[in-house]
Amino acid sequence: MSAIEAHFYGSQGEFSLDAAFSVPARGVTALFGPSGCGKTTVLRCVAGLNRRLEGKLSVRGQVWQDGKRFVPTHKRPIGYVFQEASLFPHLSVRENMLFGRKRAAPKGQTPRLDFDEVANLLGLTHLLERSPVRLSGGERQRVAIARALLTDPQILLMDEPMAALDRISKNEILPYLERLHETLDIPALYVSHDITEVERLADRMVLMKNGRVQAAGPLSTLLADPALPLAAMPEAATLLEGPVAAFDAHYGLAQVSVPGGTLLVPGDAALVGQRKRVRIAASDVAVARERAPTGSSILNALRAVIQHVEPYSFHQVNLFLSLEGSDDAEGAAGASLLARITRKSWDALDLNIGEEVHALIKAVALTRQSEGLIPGEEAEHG
Ligand SMILES: Nc1ncnc2c1ncn2[C@@H]1O[C@H](COP(=O)(O)OP(=O)(O)OP(=O)(O)O)[C@@H](O)[C@H]1O
Repeated sequence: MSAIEAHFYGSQGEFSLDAAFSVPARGVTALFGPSGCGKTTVLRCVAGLNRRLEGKLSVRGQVWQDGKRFVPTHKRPIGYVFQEASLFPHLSVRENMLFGRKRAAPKGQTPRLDFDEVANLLGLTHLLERSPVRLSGGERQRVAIARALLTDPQILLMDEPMAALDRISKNEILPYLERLHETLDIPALYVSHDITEVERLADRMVLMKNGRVQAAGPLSTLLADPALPLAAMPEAATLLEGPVAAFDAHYGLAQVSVPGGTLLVPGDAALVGQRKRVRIAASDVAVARERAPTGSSILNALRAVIQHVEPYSFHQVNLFLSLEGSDDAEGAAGASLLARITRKSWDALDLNIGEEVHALIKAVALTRQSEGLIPGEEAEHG
């Protein structure tokens, strides 16, 4: 079975862990939750780095740990990326990357990933002969990721790989991580406590609290679940996905078919025919009884039904909306959208649960996803 099935339990000092989850062995699964909830502990257990905790772990049907068996870390086909890259200062970038290669495919077998392809994917081609001492924090972390990938892992384990980076370096590295996700077929477990990072990168989430798993499943479902704390975060957002039907070159806007209608999203011609995921912050969504009023600058209006309303603060409420059917069956199932509006507007609109509304979204609010152009590639996308 192509899944990662895990259950770890036991105590370390004051902390007690009892975390079980099963997620498909593909795409990016975020381990998310507040500081100290046990995310790193779970990741270390998956890597076989914590023998004090008991448990069971199987990856794609292979047992790595159970009551009888414990595959040691060096025999687990994993790539581990830590918060801070530990590169060998006396070796060049190329030699650091090749260091990981030694653990790759047995002699005679071709490793799945090609050195040049990995260097190119992570934008390292021009840095290969440089000493890691002369790299920026973001570049060092890209080398660490490349080194982990070149071990040909069955699973990539990333423990807040951007935690030590400032906001600018984070924005620089995110597009590379997005590109890895799009290009490579290696499942990743990604520890983070930054929800915006998770919203950009992850497909699924394992949400943790006090050493337990509070919920696990598709990210878009968890983000819009009123029973979970995610919608109550200041940066709350939901995700919509659908095929790009057309591109308006004059205005640089891609037309994405999503449940409830069409979104115009800043993009490029190369997106046509591909699926695009759009992150929509709750605070960028307004609701109206009628479609976008004439004389308004709003480009995007999706048909929606109010499912639930929840106070967010004294001044604001969160509306949980379900989006009406779309032709795109895959994206249609249970698509939800979160809108954050003032309590004053909610009262003035006099809306009820079950009523139809139009969710209005400014197209410029949707730029963040496509801001991530990899440096030097602007011209190709132009
Ligand atoms: N070696 C250890 N011995 C005893 N307790 C530990 C040890 N390592 C971690 N802990 C405790 O286990 C708990 C979970 O730690 P963990 O690092 O897994 O949390 P986390 O969710 O990754 O947090 P953060 O986001 O802050 O990194 C914490 O209460 C921590 O203090």
